Amino acid sequence: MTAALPLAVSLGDPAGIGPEVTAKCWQARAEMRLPPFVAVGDPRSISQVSDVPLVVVDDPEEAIEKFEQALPVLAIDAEALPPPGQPSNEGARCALHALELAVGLARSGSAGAVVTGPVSKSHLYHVGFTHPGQTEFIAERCGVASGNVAMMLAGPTLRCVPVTTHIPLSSVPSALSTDLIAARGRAALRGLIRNFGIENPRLAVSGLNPHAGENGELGHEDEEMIVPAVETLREEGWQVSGPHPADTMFHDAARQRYDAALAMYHDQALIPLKALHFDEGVNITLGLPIVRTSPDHGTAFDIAGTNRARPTAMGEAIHYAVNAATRRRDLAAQGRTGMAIGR
Ligand SMILES: NC(=O)C1=CN([C@@H]2O[C@H](COP(=O)(O)OP(=O)(O)OC[C@H]3O[C@@H](n4cnc5c(N)ncnc54)[C@H](O)[C@@H]3O)[C@@H](O)[C@H]2O)C=CC1
Ligand SMILES: NCC(=O)COP(=O)(O)O
Repeated sequence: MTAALPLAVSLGDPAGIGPEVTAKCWQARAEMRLPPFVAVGDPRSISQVSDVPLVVVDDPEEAIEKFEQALPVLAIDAEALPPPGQPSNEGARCALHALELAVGLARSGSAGAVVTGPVSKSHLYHVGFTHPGQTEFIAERCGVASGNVAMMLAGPTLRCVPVTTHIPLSSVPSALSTDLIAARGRAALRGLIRNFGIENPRLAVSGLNPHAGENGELGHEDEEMIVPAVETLREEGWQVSGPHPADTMFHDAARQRYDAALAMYHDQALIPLKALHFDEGVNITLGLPIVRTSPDHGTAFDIAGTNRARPTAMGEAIHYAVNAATRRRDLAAQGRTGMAIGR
């Protein structure tokens, strides 16, 4: 990213809280120390929940000069704008168009990074979205196999990566494999170097079953799949521990022993993160050629339009995105990728 590039912030579902938290971030841009960004979505979805001044722009570059006066928007008009809190298929299509455009801007170098607002997965599925989530969609658009990216949820005292993401719990054991666990672990470790500047990252890997299988008495996946994945990563030279019983790896003292936790499924990773850091949690897609972040929360349809949405996680997502993009730019200027040789 060059310093002059704005970030692209897709508004997410127009009936959710994405428009409100984006507008609140713009309003608090000085105190939150936010860099220039351009909102991508239906400007009416902002106007129906906020009175911030808007300026429709045709190109992200215009956002830089106009950002101080008004919130710049690259406009995508929903066929029928849903009211706050009332999701619809039209709203989901608008969210998808905004996501597509924002990702395209980052891929083409017109935006420094993409920050995605929350979408409703079920509504996206209803309009033909075939990816489990935005993570896998963006990976595909960037030409990266979904197994080689990782969804990291990061807060001030915890970073977590689930190996499986948005699939039914009953499908988790069959979706896991030694190769997938090792691939996600690698993506997490590389991301810790590249995006966080941690030179020798430590990864703690969870078990799947209670007590990490209790020596095979409570399930076999821990010994048969997770232990070999940990060994593979260690043989590659990474600092990896586990499998750890998931219930004892997130308390204060345990969290001092690693830089990121690799969990086997969505809730195993996201429950501790959101319990500790709901208001500042950031979702980061590791392994992409572009920087993509998102607030950790969802569409919050229950409070949309009531002015109760807290913008802090969106603010953190914007901060994280600009910091990661700047770090990548600096590494590139030094002819480095941020990845250790051979890894
Ligand atoms: N990055 C994304 O696109 C994400 C999308 N989702 C989607 O969001 C939808 C709703 O998911 P839920 O599980 O209900 O989670 P949610 O995060 O939308 O809401 C959970 C609770 O937290 C509150 N909340 C969330 N964000 C808040 C904020 N910034 N300020 C104040 N209160 C806030 C809500 O009002 C609700 O009571 C689902 O359809 C899911 O697919 C969920 C997580 C991330
Ligand atoms: N629970 C996290 C989440 O839903 C974010 O998923 P994604 O849409 O960013 O892949």
